Amino acid sequence: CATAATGADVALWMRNPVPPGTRTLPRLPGITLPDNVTITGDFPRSADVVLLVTPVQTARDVSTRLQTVLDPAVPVVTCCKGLEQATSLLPLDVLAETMPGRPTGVLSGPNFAIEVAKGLPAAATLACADLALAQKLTSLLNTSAFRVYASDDAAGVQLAGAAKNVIAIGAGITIGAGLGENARAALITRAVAEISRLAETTGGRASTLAGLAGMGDLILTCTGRGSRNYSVGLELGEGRSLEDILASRTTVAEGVLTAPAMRALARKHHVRAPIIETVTRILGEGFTIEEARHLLLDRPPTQE
Ligand SMILES: NC(=O)C1=CN([C@@H]2O[C@H](COP(=O)(O)OP(=O)(O)OC[C@H]3O[C@@H](n4cnc5c(N)ncnc54)[C@H](O)[C@@H]3O)[C@@H](O)[C@H]2O)C=CC1
Ligand SMILES: O=C(CO)COP(=O)(O)O
Repeated sequence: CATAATGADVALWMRNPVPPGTRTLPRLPGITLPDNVTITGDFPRSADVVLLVTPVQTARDVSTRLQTVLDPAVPVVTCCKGLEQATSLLPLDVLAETMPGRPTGVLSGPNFAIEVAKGLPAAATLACADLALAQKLTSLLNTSAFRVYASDDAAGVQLAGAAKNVIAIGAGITIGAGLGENARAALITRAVAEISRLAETTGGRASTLAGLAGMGDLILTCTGRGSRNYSVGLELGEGRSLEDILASRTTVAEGVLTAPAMRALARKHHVRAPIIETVTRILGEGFTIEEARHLLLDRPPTQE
């Protein structure tokens, strides 16, 4: 909807067929698609830009199939916020394998889809390794309701977008378990330090964590009840099992599969990542909240 607000014709590819004349989508209640949006089951052959908005674990499959039909000069911008589970790769590193040589970028920021679709004010960062390309794509997507900033730190923006989902689960656990808002604020702030270390070690910049894709999205996702990752954490903190929580949902909470992939990335680069480590253990290794509390708080004091 934000792209349609630029006035451009938008083809919305969907993998499942919808009845002819469909103008609403279950995931965007109350929104009627603008007239310049066409729903299609066919991948585009050409476009000014293609936005890839699927769960990150499907990015390899979808981009591989898209590559076979899409003009090689068309830029592809990923909106995925996560790491590929099997490889710990960032989305653009997946695309480098599936769409070699193609211009690519990432769009990320504090953007609940429903608010963007309503035309409420929002901002995001569009990053490409090539700043000139980021600036060109920014001008294609910018509107008076959706302000897009250009960046050349594609690695930092992707890492921030992926990590905030893991941290949001931790923030939800903190509140769900009754550990308090001081604890959540401390967790978010120390997460910035943790993600900054990881960004610097993996080709990004720590300063990106102060921006929309970093602090901006952490604030939204770690406090907004509209976040799927935060709400998974809330329910975990309240004592529900992960299996039960996921069984009752149809939407993706990227942090669940990204947490172990991000821990693997941190370990590979010898980066201290106690919060990501703790969330991963709670999600997949039967770690209790009490054990998590000790792991995080009983470490020797360090310098900020
Ligand atoms: N919803 C939001 O507010 C925002 C989501 N994102 C990111 O965008 C990505 C997609 O998220 P959502 O659209 O919210 O997720 P979603 O849970 O609403 O589902 C995304 C869509 O992908 C489709 N899908 C699932 N498996 C697929 C496959 N194998 N092949 C093709 N399509 C498949 C689903 O049918 C669904 O239509 C995630 O990485 C998310 O973190 C980023 C910003 C905001
Ligand atoms: O990325 C988002 C907001 O910027 C959406 O967050 P959730 O995936 O946790 O709902």
